[in-house]
Parts: sequence; structure tokens; C-alpha cells
Amino acid sequence: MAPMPTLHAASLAKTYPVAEGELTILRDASLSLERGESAAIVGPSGSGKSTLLSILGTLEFPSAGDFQLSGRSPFQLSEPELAAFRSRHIGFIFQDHHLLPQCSVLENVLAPMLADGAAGPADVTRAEQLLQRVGLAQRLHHRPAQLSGGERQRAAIARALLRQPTLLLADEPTGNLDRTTAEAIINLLLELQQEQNAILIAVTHSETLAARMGRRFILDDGCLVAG
Ligand SMILES: Nc1ncnc2c1ncn2[C@@H]1O[C@H](COP(=O)(O)OP(=O)(O)OP(=O)(O)O)[C@@H](O)[C@H]1O
Repeated sequence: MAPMPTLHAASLAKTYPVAEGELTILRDASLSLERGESAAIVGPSGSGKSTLLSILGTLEFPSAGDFQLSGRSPFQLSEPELAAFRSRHIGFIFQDHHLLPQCSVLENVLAPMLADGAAGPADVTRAEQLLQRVGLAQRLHHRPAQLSGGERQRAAIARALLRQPTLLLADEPTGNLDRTTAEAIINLLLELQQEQNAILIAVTHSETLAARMGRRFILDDGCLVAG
């Protein structure tokens, strides 16, 4: 029997209860990806891209379907186990960075460790190295408000990579950036994803970003199709 791919999603579906009955957002979303692969998910506004990303990120449960990551079925874990699994295996990058405004750049990058307990000296060293890698070595003790949009997104990328996740999920990571800055962020994201041999999935309206990903999927009427 062929080994299970690192990321395996089979026939994921998502419905929401509404007054009239059920609202179906996802009908059949299947995809398999190996470490080192990247994929774009495109589709019209409201087609369910962010919903699918939330399910792949284990932030939302699917209504049906199977999802496995690194040989585990995260939705079968208990709540604390799932939180630990997510924090260990999945890194998130959002359009509006979601940095903590009252914390320094270094503290923001260490936040995933602090949420789980304390950050040790090795974590601080890794955070500093990552911040150097993303070009923010001179900005460790600055607050997010003191950074440009592109620099904030660099800090968010460093935060997402702190625990060397298997899966990196990006929701419109260049949505708020000008073209030149967006290009630099895409380059950085892909370089680091390759260096760390992670899976990268980006949800986007940007064809520039989608074209840079190894694979491209379209969400069409709740179904994920290669294209
Ligand atoms: N909790 C919820 N209850 C009911 N409907 C929801 C809920 N969350 C999302 N939806 C609906 O699911 C649909 C898909 O939303 P989603 O944000 O996943 O789309 P999207 O493709 O990411 O859109 P965009 O490109 O505009 O960001 C939308 O119609 C949205 O209103």
C-alpha cells in the first residue's frame, strides 16, 4: 500500500446551519501534498477559500471528510491535544499580520512558545536567527506600529516558522502590500518554505502569487479542482 501523503484531505465538506436549513460552503475538497510542495487556492469571493484554510489549519471542524497531517488525524484528538498539535505542526500567516501591538517584534515571534509555557534560550536564539533571516535583525525590540507593512509581514512569517511547522498556511499574505513589497514577501516565503521543507498553502485573489506556487486549485461551487 502506498504511504499516506504528509497532508491528505479527502472529500472535506462544510455546512452551516441557517434559518432556512443548511448553507453548504464546501461539498468536496480533496488534496494531497508532500513536504516541500506549495499550492495556491483561488476562487471567487465567498467561494469558501478561508473556510477551507481554517479546516486545514484545524481551527474549524469539517462537517464531513477526512483530514490527516503528518500521520495524525487531528480532528480525532481531544481539545488540548489538538491545540498542541496545531501549535507544533501548523504556522499561520494572515493578510493583516495579527501581531500583538503591545509586544516587541522578538516577543511576537516568540508568542507561539509563550502560549505553550516559557520560551527557553534556544527558542530566543532561533527567533533572533529567523528575524535576521527575514531582514529584521535591527528591529528586534521595536513594536509592530514602528514597522512598515512589509516588515510586519516579515515578522509574521518569522513567527509562523518558529516551531518549524510541517504546514504553512497563508491567507492573502500579500493582500495589503504594494507590488514590489508583495514580490519580496513572496520570494521570502517561498525561500523559507523550501529551506524548511514545509508544505505551503496560500489562499489568494492574486494571480501573481498563485503563479508562483507549485500547484493551483480552484474552489468552484464547493469543490476543489486542479487548474
Ligand atoms: N459561521 C458562519 N456561518 C454562516 N456562514 C458562514 C460562516 N462563516 C463563513 N460563512 C460563509 O461562508 C462563505 C465562504 O466564506 P469564506 O470566507 O470562506 O470565503 P472566501 O472564498 O475566503 O471569500 P473572500 O475571497 O471574500 O475572502 C461566505 O458566504 C460566508 O458568508
